[in-house]
Parts: sequence; structure tokens; C-alpha cells
Amino acid sequence: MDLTPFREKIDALDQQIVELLNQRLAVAAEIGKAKRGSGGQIYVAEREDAVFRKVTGLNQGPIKDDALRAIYREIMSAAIALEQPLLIAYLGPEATNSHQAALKKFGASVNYHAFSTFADIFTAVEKGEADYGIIPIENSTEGSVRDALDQFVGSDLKIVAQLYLEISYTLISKSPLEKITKVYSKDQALAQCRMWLQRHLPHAQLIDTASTARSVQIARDEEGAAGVAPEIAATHYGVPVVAKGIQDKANNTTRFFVIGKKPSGPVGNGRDMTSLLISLGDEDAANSGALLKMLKPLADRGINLSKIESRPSKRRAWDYYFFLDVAGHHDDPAMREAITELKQFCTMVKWLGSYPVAG
Ligand SMILES: O=C(O)C(=O)C[C@]1(C(=O)O)C=C[C@@H](O)C=C1
Repeated sequence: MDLTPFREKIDALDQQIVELLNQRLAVAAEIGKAKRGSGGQIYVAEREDAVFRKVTGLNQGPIKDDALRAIYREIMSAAIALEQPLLIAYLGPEATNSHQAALKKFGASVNYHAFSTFADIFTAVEKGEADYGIIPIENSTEGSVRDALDQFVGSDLKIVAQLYLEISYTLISKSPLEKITKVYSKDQALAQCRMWLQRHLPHAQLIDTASTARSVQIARDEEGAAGVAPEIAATHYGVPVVAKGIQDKANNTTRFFVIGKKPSGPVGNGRDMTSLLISLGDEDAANSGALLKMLKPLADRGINLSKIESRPSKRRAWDYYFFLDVAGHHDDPAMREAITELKQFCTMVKWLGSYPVAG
């Protein structure tokens, strides 16, 4: 069959797509100029949310919404890069789950820098050395990332967006499965793949490493060695993938926050979420009456709570902070009223940020 006529059609369409993309980017460049003049935010979570909803709403197929979203992620990433080069801070080394989350949120056209601690990421964004940071906040099987939550106590940075990343592990090695004698990875990653490894590599030695990325470096250099890491690490270090999706539990998902200096505006229509940090002060946190009192200003206004987490304040024994995720935006009148009421009896009510629910 002669494919020439089809390919000619595709060539003509590609020409239009490229022209339209460049027209769109030229408009973004204008927006960038206006933002630089007024000190506006380059990455605008609520606008990106609206663009994603608009284009998936227009979609009649056959392209899948996920594919369309991925394409638009890269279009807006290119727009951002044209408006102003952005630097995104994440928990390294390169090719970690945090790196993958950062790429998923900001696309391939912005710059990334790996930091070794959460505190370093907060400091880099506070000092303006990075524009945004990506912080893992909770995992569907392991629970909250406490060190990350604690950083918010002493910081004025805002949560500007969230995203969910399905955590999937890949067996990475130069050797075929039957020649693998050692499997390296971070203990949590090995633990999450224990059943698969038992079934497919019952005689291999399991060896703990400092990070999943490190295990792939070892697999690159050592015959018969494999690493267990996100797939991005195989590409990054140029080591072949032996098996994908080797984690024992499906739907193992990590939630990440994007942190920045300026808050995000509302999306509206119940599609915003707000995070608050509350301290009850002298009220006994173990007293259920005190907890009830804290939740009442929210409940009275029909503001739904999706998460509550307590952390020791480290100021006094048995003194706690509460991290709350509630539905709505800080600018909603009901939310403002609830916060004002909370401030009347709580020693601290800190607004950590409002952001689109959709990640
Ligand atoms: O609307 C804006 O503020 C833009 O900068 C344009 C645009 C886009 O390409 O649609 C790019 C980056 C922002 O994060 C949001 C949207």
C-alpha cells in the first residue's frame, strides 16, 4: 500500500501545528514581558489548571486526555522558558522520584537542580536561588513525609501547587535476568519490591544503597548487578531496563507540593485546596474538646477537611502543631471568616497556601 498520500497529509498538518505553536509561544512571550514589568509570577498554577481543563474539554478524540495533557505540559513548559528561565529545586540525586515529579509538573524546557536536603530546597527558594521547589509530602503506603512537613513551621514560603506521582520501580541492569546475582537499592525500594524479587531472583543478594539512583550507577559499573529505581534512572544513566512495574503494590502514589514565594490565585468551583498549620497553644492537644473546638469554625461553614496530621512542636513536651488540608481557597469569604475565628483562640494559624486540587 502506498503511504505517500497519508504522509503528505501529515506533513501539511505538521506545518500548521508548528505555525500555530509558534503563534501561541509569541503570545506567551508578550505575557512574559508584561509579567516582568509588573513582577508577576511566571508559573501560574491556576491558569495551567484552566488550560488543561479547557483543552481536555474540547477534546473529541481519538487522542486520549492524558496524551493531550502531556503535550500541553510541554507546550506550557516551552512558554515558561521563553517568558523567563526558571530553576526548579528537587531532592536529588538526579533521576529520583522527586526529579520525575518535578519533570512531570514543569516539563522539559525549564532548568532543574538537585539538592540534598529539604532544608536546602526551602533555603534556595527563600533566597531566590531557585524559583520553585518540589517536596514529597505523603505516600499512599508509607504516610506523611514528616521532615518535609516540619520545614513549613519556620518558613514563609507558600504551597502553590500539588501533584500526584505513581511510584513505579524498574529493574535496571546490563545483565539479563538469569545472570543477575546482586540487587542494589534503597531499603524502602527493595522492601516495596520484595515479593517480585523473591519470585524472579530468589538467589540474588539484596544490598542497601543510599538512594535508588546510586543503585543504577553500581549496576552500570558492575557485572551481574541490578538496581531498583524509577525508570527515569535507566535513561539518565544509560543502563538497560530488565523489568518494569516490579513493585508489589499497585497504586503506590506519592503526593508532592510545589513551593514558591507568591501564593496561587483561585481556580474556583470547588477545585481549590488550602493547607493550614495550627497550634492550639496551652490547650491540651490530647483533649478531644480542644480538637473539636479547632474544627468547629471550619465545620460551621461547611468547609470539608481532607487531612489532619499532628506533629510535635519541639518547643515543649506534648505540644503539637496540626497540619490541615481543607477544601476551598484562602480568598473564599467562608475560609477567611473561619481563619479569623480560629485566630481568636489558637496561638498560631498559618496559611501555608491554596492551590488547584488537580495535580
Ligand atoms: O497565562 C499565563 O500567565 C502564561 O504565562 C501562559 C501559560 C501558557 O502557556 O498557557 C504559560 C505559563 C503559565 O504557567 C500559565 C500559562
